[in-house]
Amino acid sequence: MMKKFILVLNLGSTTTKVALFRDLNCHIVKTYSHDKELISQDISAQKAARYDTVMMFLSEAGITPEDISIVASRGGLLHPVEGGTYLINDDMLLDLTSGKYGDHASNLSGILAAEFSKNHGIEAVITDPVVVDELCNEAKYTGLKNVKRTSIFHALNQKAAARKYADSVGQTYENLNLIVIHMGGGITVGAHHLGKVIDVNNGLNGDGPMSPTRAGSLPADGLLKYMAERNLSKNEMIHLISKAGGLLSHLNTEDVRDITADINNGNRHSAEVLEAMAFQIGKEIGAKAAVLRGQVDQIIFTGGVSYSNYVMDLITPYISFIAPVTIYPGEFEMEALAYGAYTVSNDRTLLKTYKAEGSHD
Ligand SMILES: Nc1ncnc2c1ncn2[C@@H]1O[C@H](COP(=O)(O)OP(=O)(O)O)[C@@H](O)[C@H]1O
Ligand SMILES: CCCC(=O)OP(=O)(O)O
Repeated sequence: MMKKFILVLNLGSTTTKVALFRDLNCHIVKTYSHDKELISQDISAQKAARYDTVMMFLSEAGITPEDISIVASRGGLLHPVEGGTYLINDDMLLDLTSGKYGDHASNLSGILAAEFSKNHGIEAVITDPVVVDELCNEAKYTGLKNVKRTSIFHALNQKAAARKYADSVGQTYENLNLIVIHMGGGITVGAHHLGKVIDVNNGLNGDGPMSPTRAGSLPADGLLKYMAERNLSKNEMIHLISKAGGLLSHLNTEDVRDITADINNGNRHSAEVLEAMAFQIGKEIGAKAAVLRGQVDQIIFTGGVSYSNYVMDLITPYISFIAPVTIYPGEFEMEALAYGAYTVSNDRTLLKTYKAEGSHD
């Protein structure tokens, strides 16, 4: 039994989730939802406010850094890696901070963990970052020779939800074909074939359904015209697609709870936008069923938006013919992160080392 706590940091695009675990038992967990002024800024501009949130959590819990043995953090945009638990080292911190592979709140998770680690001399790790890549070869192709599809998705929670389902039916994850949909600030739909995510929409770069904050797939000509007419830079376009798109673009809020309240008050436009999002999610699930050649054991929904019966009722008619549906609202990321840190604390051989692209042993 570890005497000290595992501090778990999980920064999503709209929330900061912080927890303290003793071994695998959750002692306390809190979710802080941030306002849209904060979350629409670049991650470097969010760093101080989100670090203060973590320190406030610890102070309210009556915990000092001396009570913590390891920091377990959600991993961010790095080069593609296999699943597992990685030490946050200088190579990783540099790639997260430079934004070389993109800018997302999960980068800030690792950056804050590294900051805490440096300030207090405590080891920090990440588990199953958003860049876990198990795509089959065909899924990497686009119709332009030098443009490749990449795997950026809610790897941690999709796999945790898939394993939870497998356990619940007395099966192993590696024996099942599943479609897992994480509906958070971003929405990703993964085709899990015998324990590997062989196809998934990239949750950040304009691929798949629109989501609370993402534009999703866009017609290339419309996109280029929009950019040219407004004289927008590449970075402004990336911001629009990955942080200010989807529900936020249409309805000026990313909060599905507020949107459904508006709908209940008779707002037809809000209803139409949610109906369109559900249509796109259904279509993406159909595409993943084709990737799995129709052999789908279960469709599993997870993430914050799957708390919404309103949204689930809109999606279900598009997909119920494919396979039975299980809904695990919210996420299991905190448990999965604590598990990763706990495992490497007890068996150092399982701790993986991240190396920057082009670096050698
Ligand atoms: N109880 C709820 N009912 C409906 N929507 C919810 C609920 N809780 C969270 N959401 C929505 O889920 C989204 C955030 O999902 P979450 O998985 O918590 O976020 P993140 O991607 O930041 O980790 C937001 O659009 C939020 O409005
Ligand atoms: C970058 C893929 C994961 C993702 O979209 O996370 P959020 O839903 O937290 O933004």
